Amino acid sequence: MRIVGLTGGIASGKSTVSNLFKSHAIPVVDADVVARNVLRKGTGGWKKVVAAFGDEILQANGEVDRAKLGSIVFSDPQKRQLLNRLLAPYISTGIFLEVLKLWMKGCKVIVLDVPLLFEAKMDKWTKPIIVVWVDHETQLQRLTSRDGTTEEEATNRINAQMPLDIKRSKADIIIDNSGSLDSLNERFLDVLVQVNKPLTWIEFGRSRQGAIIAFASVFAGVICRKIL
Ligand SMILES: CC(C)(COP(=O)(O)OP(=O)(O)OC[C@H]1O[C@@H](n2cnc3c(N)ncnc32)[C@H](O)[C@@H]1O)[C@@H](O)C(=O)NCCC(=O)NCCS
Ligand SMILES: Nc1ncnc2c1ncn2[C@@H]1O[C@H](COP(=O)(O)OP(=O)(O)OP(=O)(O)O)[C@@H](O)[C@H]1O
Repeated sequence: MRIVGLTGGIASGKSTVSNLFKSHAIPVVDADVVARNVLRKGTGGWKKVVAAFGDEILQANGEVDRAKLGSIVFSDPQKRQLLNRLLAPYISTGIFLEVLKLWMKGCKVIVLDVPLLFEAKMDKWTKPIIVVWVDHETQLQRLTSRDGTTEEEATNRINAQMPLDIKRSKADIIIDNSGSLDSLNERFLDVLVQVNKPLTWIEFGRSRQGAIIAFASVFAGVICRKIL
């Protein structure tokens, strides 16, 4: 199985690229969705976070007020690190289970869309690593217009992540998304060719089909030794 890492900065266009992969029948595990699920009311992650941050981060229905928690953690690095530490084990388990489901389905190529791929050191599990890059001005403008936030809030969020230029230097494949959606679509088609290259032997060995063949070979070997 080939596990492609997809990362970038906030609002650099990861979800837009993820949607392109999905539209070409490549399954995507979205870490933001996993992170949302592990913070649902009553889950282990929710209990830990409420114990650490108090009832004041809750809405009347008991769900976490994400905007409120966001405004706390994106303006205070220590509180953000605390939140990351509390949720990291739940998020990585959630991602692992999603990957396992796709492995059991026999998927050969999957994409992990993880905003904090490098920060959380999950890059060692993925190859190739795609970084969606944009210039700072475009990132700020897209973030403020998408989320309706002030420039200060948007800058806090951008600064909460590893600088995008450093992520870019760690990439196997760079998608520069500073231009139009048409140029993104065009660049994506090149990337799709690279992602869909035939699997290496190692990647094939990690796929469900590879595991079945390995198991069948060992089994046949044992039977042959018994017969001969
Ligand atoms: C603080 C929370 C409640 C704010 O929720 P909100 O709905 O406003 O934002 P959302 O979850 O949609 O995230 C939007 C983007 O913010 C960035 N982001 C989220 N969490 C973090 C973080 N801890 N550090 C840096 N950037 C982050 C990512 O680029 C993400 O794509 C939420 O982001 C959260 O629970 N974060 C901690 C979990 C986490 O690390 N998520 C990232 C998945 S790897
Ligand atoms: N090439 C483009 N031209 C114009 N707008 C774009 C382009 N690419 C993405 N956008 C817009 O920019 C915003 C951010 O894109 P997107 O949500 O895909 O980013 P993201 O990296 O997934 O963000 P997050 O880190 O918050 O999950 C969205 O409103 C999206 O529609």
